[in-house]
Amino acid sequence: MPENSRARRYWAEAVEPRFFLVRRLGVAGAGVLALGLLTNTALGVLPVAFVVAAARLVGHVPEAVAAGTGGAAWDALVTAFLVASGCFVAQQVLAPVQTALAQVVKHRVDGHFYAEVIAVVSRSASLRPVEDERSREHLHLATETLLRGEHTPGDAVAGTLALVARYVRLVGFGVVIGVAVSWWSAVAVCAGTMVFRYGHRGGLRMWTRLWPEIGPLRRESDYFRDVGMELSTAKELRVFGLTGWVVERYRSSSVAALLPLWRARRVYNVHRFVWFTAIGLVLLSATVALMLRSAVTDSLSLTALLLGLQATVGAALLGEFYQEADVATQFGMLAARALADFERHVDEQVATESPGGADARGLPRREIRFRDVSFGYAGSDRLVLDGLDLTLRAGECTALVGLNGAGKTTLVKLLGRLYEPTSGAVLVDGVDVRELDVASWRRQLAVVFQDFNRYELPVRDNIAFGALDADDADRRVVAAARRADVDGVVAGLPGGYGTVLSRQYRGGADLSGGQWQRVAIARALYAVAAGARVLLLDEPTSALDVRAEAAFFDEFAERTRGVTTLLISHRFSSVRHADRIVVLAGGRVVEDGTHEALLARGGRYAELYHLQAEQFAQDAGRTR
Ligand SMILES: Nc1ncnc2c1ncn2[C@@H]1O[C@H](COP(=O)(O)OP(=O)(O)OP(=O)(O)O)[C@@H](O)[C@H]1O
Repeated sequence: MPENSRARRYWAEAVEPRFFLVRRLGVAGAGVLALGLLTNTALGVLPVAFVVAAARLVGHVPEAVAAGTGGAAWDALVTAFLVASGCFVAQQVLAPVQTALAQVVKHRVDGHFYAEVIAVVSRSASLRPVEDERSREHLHLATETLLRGEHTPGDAVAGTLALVARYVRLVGFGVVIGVAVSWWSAVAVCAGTMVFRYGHRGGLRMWTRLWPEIGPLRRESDYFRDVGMELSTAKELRVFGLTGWVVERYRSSSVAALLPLWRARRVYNVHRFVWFTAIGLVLLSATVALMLRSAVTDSLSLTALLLGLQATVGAALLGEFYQEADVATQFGMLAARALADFERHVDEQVATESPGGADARGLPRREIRFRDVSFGYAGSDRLVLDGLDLTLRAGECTALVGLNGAGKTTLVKLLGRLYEPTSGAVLVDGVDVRELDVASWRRQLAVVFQDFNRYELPVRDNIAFGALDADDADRRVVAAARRADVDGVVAGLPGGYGTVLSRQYRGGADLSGGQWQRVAIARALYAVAAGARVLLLDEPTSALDVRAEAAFFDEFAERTRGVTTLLISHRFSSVRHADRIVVLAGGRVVEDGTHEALLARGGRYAELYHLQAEQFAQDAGRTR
């Protein structure tokens, strides 16, 4: 990388990302790439050959007319005509081939780029590297053209290929001028063209410097666009009458994002264009003037002058903006840089993650212990957990209660190694969880998150995702569905376990919130049946009706026998099924014991329990 800061910036903006695109050419496949290079080279050579043939055609006219048909001059005229026509027709034929190949390149490269992004997003064990604001910025920049489907990295790679046609043509015109007129003229014309080109292309590069700067505004406008269009938000927008407001917010945030671009366009495009065009024009005009003078002084033939002038015009036109390449390559480079920045940012943090490596199979045998664990989220000074000490005994069910925001879900995330404690440690049978192989440890976990995933896939997959590599999956899926009491629901679906859980697909079906929650429970129970030893349930029955919840907890002990279970719930009727209850407040355990012991103690648990019980009693009294 160059030392000088301007050069360094140019390198980072225009050279490095171009290498990135060139390296991705291989993704298109050797056959497509070879065909693309051939087509684009031909599309570069043909217009030059056409100019040469056309000039020869004109040059032969006086001689052929004088000699009449059948002579050598006439034959030369006919040959030149045929060559010119052939070049013209070949260009017409090859142009659609170029477009079709560009489409293939685009799809292959975009698919590859998506896979690269997903690979980087999933690279870190912890969520921290991918959820901070810088990551979100980079990720948005790397993927927004892909999501829009235009000027994508794939378009950029296809555009890079298309540049071959343009530059081969420029070199071709240069050679024609060099041979027909002089090599100095050739250099001057090519230089003039490149000055034009630098004026156009460089303006675009500078203009897109603003892109990262206006990133937050564009993210905001994208957000309002999605909120306005998504089915999942449609209900509330209608009921609360928010549609107009969302449209207005979309409009104002889009305009706010565009304003700096419009202003910059004047500076970068108009001013640069005027200056560089002026310089280019001076160079080209001087060269043309010299050609004309040579023709007048008889040192240049008519054919040579014609060739020189046509090639000069052809070259000058190559100083323009390339529709098929420039915008796409610019945005492709922007995406490439963003991906590289994102990758660097993630890797910096991955380097600080403990690599682990110990096999977690069969753990925990004794206990999971949170030893003096403190934790705060990035970007916040507040410690969510503050010196927490808690031991979950293996094979027991521990319930965790606490007010909203007490840190219960955070504790589950630390257990899953989705974050690492700021200080202290999570120990599994005395081994720091960071020393365990993360995949191996996660295979010991089965979880129902509060915001569990709803995969728009068949019921079977939605359940079997609990343990991807488990054998006898079909039988286990049915057994898990039965244990989660969702088998009846599945039986009523048009395609049974093969039904896609989304009405956006043919034959698909939507489930209610509670039915979905039972699918998520089935997924976790499937994982347990496949060997997971720790069951983490974060509000697993919040959407179930009273009867379904009661049924779930009636068999809870049987369902979780031998499994180390952590149950988070605000419902004390559920919590009392646990072997032990822990109350979390202020980032620590403030009470710990059985339901009866905690009630007898008369502390915070008892207070919350009685409050809820009173509420139920009052409600029951009112409805009696
Ligand atoms: N990804 C995150 N980034 C920053 N702060 C977060 C994040 N997730 C949670 N928090 C904050 O951490 C605190 C604890 O959140 P947590 O979800 O663990 O609470 P909880 O006890 O599970 O609450 P609830 O009972 O409402 O589910 C909250 O103040 C929340 O705003």
